[in-house]
Amino acid sequence: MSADTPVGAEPSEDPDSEDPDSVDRDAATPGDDGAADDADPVLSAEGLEKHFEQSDGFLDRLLGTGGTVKAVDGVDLEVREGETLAVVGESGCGKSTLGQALLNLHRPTDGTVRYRGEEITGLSGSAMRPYRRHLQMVFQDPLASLNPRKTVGDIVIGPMEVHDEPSTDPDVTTTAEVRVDGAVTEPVAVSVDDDVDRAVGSVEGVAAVDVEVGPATDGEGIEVDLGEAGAVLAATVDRTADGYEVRISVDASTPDLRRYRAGALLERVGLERGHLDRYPSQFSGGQQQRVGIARALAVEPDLIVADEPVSALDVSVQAQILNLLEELQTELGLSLLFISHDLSVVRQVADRVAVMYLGEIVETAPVDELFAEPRHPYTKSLLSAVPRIDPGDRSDRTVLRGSVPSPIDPPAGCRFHTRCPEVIPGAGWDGDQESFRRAFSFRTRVESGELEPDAVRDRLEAESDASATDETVAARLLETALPGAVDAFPAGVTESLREAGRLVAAGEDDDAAALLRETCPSPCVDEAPRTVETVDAATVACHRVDPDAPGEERVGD
Ligand SMILES: Nc1ncnc2c1ncn2[C@@H]1O[C@H](COP(=O)(O)OP(=O)(O)OP(=O)(O)O)[C@@H](O)[C@H]1O
Repeated sequence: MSADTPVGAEPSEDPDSEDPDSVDRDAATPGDDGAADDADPVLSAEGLEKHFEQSDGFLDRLLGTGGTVKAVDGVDLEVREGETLAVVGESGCGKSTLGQALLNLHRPTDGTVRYRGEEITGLSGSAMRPYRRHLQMVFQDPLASLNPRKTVGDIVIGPMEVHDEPSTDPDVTTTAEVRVDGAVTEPVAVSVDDDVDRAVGSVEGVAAVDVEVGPATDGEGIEVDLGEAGAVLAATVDRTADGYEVRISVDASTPDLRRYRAGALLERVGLERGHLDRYPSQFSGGQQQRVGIARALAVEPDLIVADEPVSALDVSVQAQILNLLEELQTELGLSLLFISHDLSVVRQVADRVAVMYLGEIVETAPVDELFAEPRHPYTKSLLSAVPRIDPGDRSDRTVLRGSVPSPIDPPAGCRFHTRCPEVIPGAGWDGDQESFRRAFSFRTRVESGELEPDAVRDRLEAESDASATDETVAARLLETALPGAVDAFPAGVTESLREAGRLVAAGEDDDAAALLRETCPSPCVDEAPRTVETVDAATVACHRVDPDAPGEERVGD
């Protein structure tokens, strides 16, 4: 995490704190061991898990709040060079936890995370520091993520101090565009004075490489105008046999150099140098988010995890921030992991999309592919809820029933089976898919214990002023909890559904659930789907897409 620890939006664990469980490898420069490879993704995860242990005291047991929250549960993912990978899913499905576990802001419970091929899983403060400068985060709530007691200048300079930016590697050289009498020369080599241990790599960001060289005056060399950067930098230019050599040195203290650079960053994100001395509360939401972005950029990262960066902003401001992120990405070659629940935004910014449900990735695909042909039923449901230009165009809208189940006790098999419109009928079902889905939906309601026979009984008795029998309670339960008419099923199924209703009315929920499991079995409950590759290196975890999965029906059947 950057030096300017976000207030309010910070993760619940401090990864920089001493922790006996964390891996405290020697601090190293990324790539030092030669393990990194250009072909490696910038960031990747394999089998990544982040589980939170909830307290299991008396009160938790009473309230049913104890247990292990499987927020991220076996995620494989890679973010490639220069791409925007969006992670989408409903609230609570684990997107933020995934983003933070990838950056070791939450220490993963299991699995591996790699930065350019080098394993960084669970690295603690000092060992993580060389990597953290490459991996930055922009948070959802800009104000909460900025320390209200610090000026914007301090907020942006903080990460530079922690990571000793600008770099002090004296060997770095670069080129600058030099103008002589208004004419641009070939790019010339730029180096630093031997006695100044500031690298020009840093100067590149500061001096904006627009080094203006005035005309040569006899015996006095060439003058260099560094523009505003002249306050902290000095330059000399020598003619050499090959052209010019520009030497830039820092003639002010490092804090000034950092302050100059922070000002340049503010300008880059659309603010003003003069804003350096203001406090976060003096900015609008969009401006605060620009500060958050400048802070992330301060250490020249390779990858930024942007966690819902525009969802707290007005719609008109959202587009400006999205455009800024896009520009910066192109200009700086950044990779972005963009977390969002908003598919309209995702469509605008993403190259690829990973769809997350209850701690797992259920589908990944290039953005156009995903929108044109979603394969996972969950993705289809999410997409069908995206607002259309033509409000009448609602023919394929799928409304998902219920909310995301608890990550403490996720459903067995495919986690989406309790809400899936395409849940697969097990062997022996002789109705059609739609009737199976209706019966299965009744099964999941009974299994979850959400039916309330006592409340139904009370209501019936209040309505008729007479005592209700199990039979009438069962009939009302079926009427309200089973979509469609109970007698529209094959005869045997109708009888089982009625019997299950009677059992629930009599308080025998377990027997009812067992009967329904027998009546409407599904491979989606029995087995977790494999993740299979489809076209265009897309992946889907759904029995319907897996040619080797059990069950009766497949996509395309
Ligand atoms: N520190 C924590 N301790 C316990 N449970 C947590 C903690 N952080 C997150 N969770 C739980 O983990 C699950 C995933 O949460 P997370 O915030 O990652 O989801 P999300 O998809 O980002 O949701 P949202 O879009 O609402 O932020 C949720 O059930 C959440 O309550």
